[in-house]
Amino acid sequence: MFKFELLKTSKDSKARLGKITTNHGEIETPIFMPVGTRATVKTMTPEELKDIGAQIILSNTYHLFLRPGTEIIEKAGGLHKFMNWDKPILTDSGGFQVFSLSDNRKITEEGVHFRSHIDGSKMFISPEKSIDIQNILGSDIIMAFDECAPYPASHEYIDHSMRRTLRWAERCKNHHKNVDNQTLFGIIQGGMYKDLREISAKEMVDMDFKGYSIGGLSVGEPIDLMTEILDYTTDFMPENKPRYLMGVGSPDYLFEAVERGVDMADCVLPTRIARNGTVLTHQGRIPIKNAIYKDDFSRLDDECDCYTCRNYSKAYIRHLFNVDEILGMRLATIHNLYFLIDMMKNIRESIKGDYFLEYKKDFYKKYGYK
Ligand SMILES: CNc1nc2cc3c(cc2[nH]1)N=C(N)NC3
Ligand SMILES: [Zn+2]
Repeated sequence: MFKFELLKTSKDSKARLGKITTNHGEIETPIFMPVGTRATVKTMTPEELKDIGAQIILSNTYHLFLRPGTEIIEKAGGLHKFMNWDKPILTDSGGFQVFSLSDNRKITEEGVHFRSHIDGSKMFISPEKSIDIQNILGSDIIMAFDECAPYPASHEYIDHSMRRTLRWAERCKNHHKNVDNQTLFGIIQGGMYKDLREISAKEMVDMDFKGYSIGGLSVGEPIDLMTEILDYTTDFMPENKPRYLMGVGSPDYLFEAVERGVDMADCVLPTRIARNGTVLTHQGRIPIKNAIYKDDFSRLDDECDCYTCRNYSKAYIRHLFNVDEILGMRLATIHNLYFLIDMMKNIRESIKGDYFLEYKKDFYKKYGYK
């Protein structure tokens, strides 16, 4: 089953409160979704994810298709059982990964021929194949197979690519049979061109998907351009369906996205930078490996109540990174994910209490954003 309830829209912005109901549980929106590309949110156990408040996680069709392969996951009884996660899962369709990970790929109307980035073997994914793989994975929300055009790209290239993605979306919708247990989202493309974003959004909305994502933003463009295109695009998206901005992740991008009516976002940022020793705090990012922390016995962030901050000091975590101990990456990951998940909880409360823009202003000031 799948239901989206729009609970409240702010008076002074497009920020809104919602609730998604799936077979594996409810999701309060706006929500940040941790990324678990290869059936694991790196370094975290499912129990630890629940402990920090994760309501839904992502996984990826392209990666799981390559390793361990759909046969193994099918034998396991699906991805939830395989990874021991009983809450909602959203799987990306492989579109982005094929274009960002594999080389000498060939895009045809039928689908994409590419070489595995693991062993170079010849592979092929079509819209139908992507739906079939996601069906075997058994995720609650599945994504249409799309082309992720490069940035920057000409209006002509984006126009051609966006229209093929529309034809692929139609094929995904026609091929998707497991509608009671899996919900298919369309992906709005169009690059940085408002006219193409409008065409993509209107055509996608006509296909009547249960939810829509916006792809192809936060790809290196200036934040002002991202927010301009996003603001323009969300106006063409139905109010009664979830809006998912793909690949967005830093605190400011999340605030800007919520302000423009986005309900869901995902990004590898918090987990990736954690493994590299960059920690998110209310005073901005800190490089915990830096020697200045070697005898600093305070917690990572005075305002954070996560497991890491309740039990360990900056000095200890810096030591762990300094001697390459795996626990360092784990503790930093727990903290960074908790930081963003807790920030989204505070954002939801601020929308409920009609002070979202004030909360954003206070957060930006402390964090050091302009
Ligand atoms: C900037 N990061 C990012 N942008 C994305 C854009 C897309 C995506 C995943 C992303 N991750 N998955 C798709 N299937 N299409 C669009
Ligand atoms: Zn913390």
